[in-house]
Amino acid sequence: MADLPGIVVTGASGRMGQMLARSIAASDRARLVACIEREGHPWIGRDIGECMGGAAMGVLVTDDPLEAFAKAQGVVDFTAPAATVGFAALAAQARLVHVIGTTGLEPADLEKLEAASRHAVIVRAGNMSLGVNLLVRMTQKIAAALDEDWDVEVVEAHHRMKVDAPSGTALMLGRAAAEGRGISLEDHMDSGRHGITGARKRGDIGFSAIRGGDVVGEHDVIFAADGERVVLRHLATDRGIFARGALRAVLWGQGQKPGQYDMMDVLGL
Ligand SMILES: NC(=O)c1ccc[n+]([C@@H]2O[C@H](COP(=O)([O-])OP(=O)(O)OC[C@H]3O[C@@H](n4cnc5c(N)ncnc54)[C@H](O)[C@@H]3O)[C@@H](O)[C@H]2O)c1
Ligand SMILES: O=C(O)C1=N[C@H](C(=O)O)CCC1
Repeated sequence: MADLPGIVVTGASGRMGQMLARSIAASDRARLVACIEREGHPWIGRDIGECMGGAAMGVLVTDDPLEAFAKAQGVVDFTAPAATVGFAALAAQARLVHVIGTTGLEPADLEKLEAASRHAVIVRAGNMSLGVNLLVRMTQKIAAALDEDWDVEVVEAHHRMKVDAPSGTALMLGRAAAEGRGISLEDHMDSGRHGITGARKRGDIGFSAIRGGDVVGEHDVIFAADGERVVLRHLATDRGIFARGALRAVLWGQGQKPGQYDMMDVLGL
């Protein structure tokens, strides 16, 4: 048991944090060694299992990443951009594998992750599920086969508490379509239409976001031409799919060379 990689979960009280803590504690391939929450959080100092309303797991929630990282080989981080950038610097110092599920990262955040990845392994993906990563590959292939007579639209739906848009997954899918077409997403992205927008610009990749209720995550990639449409769809109904991918990623990262990786690397897609 002590030989299994020790894993820290950040943002442990969150929707994903709780799912991750349960999944890692139940795994026979990893050990849950610490849980982190932000300073002042009511769960600090308490057992994570009891905080989640179950039996004690013998793992305390702390607000001290240095103390937590000292006993670990990996950290799984689904929090918020500012928190993730801070954890990346500390994980790199401790040479931990840092699996990042956090979305909404800005270019300045990505530069800091790049710096951290010179010293340690980072695996980052806007969606860690097998199904979405397959959809990314399919989107890339279909976009490569179709010309600009086919308009590409990415439509996503998430729960009412989601703070970023377009979703990390939608951006992965849009980027895959752009790569398939050999264009840059940044130059062809059309997001958040409103008012007199004018006709759709040929070659643009459109994004629409729905927010409501408890939707775990739904994504459509629509290829629309005159007289026909191809629609690729992924429906997430259980956050366990993201936790499974994250656990696979943190195990895969053990022993890899420092650098930035994604779920395509982990899944071999
Ligand atoms: N990549 C994927 O597969 C995937 C899947 C689901 C969610 N996500 C992303 O994961 C992130 C979290 O999603 P969620 O629904 O769990 O959100 P959430 O708001 O339920 O949880 C986030 C948690 O992070 C904690 N946190 C924030 N700052 C912190 C800090 N400085 N130190 C410690 N903890 C801190 C918060 O207190 C909260 O408990 C979002 O960016 C979301 O888009 C990614
Ligand atoms: O619940 C969320 O937030 C999700 N975020 C990821 C995204 O932004 O795509 C993955 C799906 C769930």
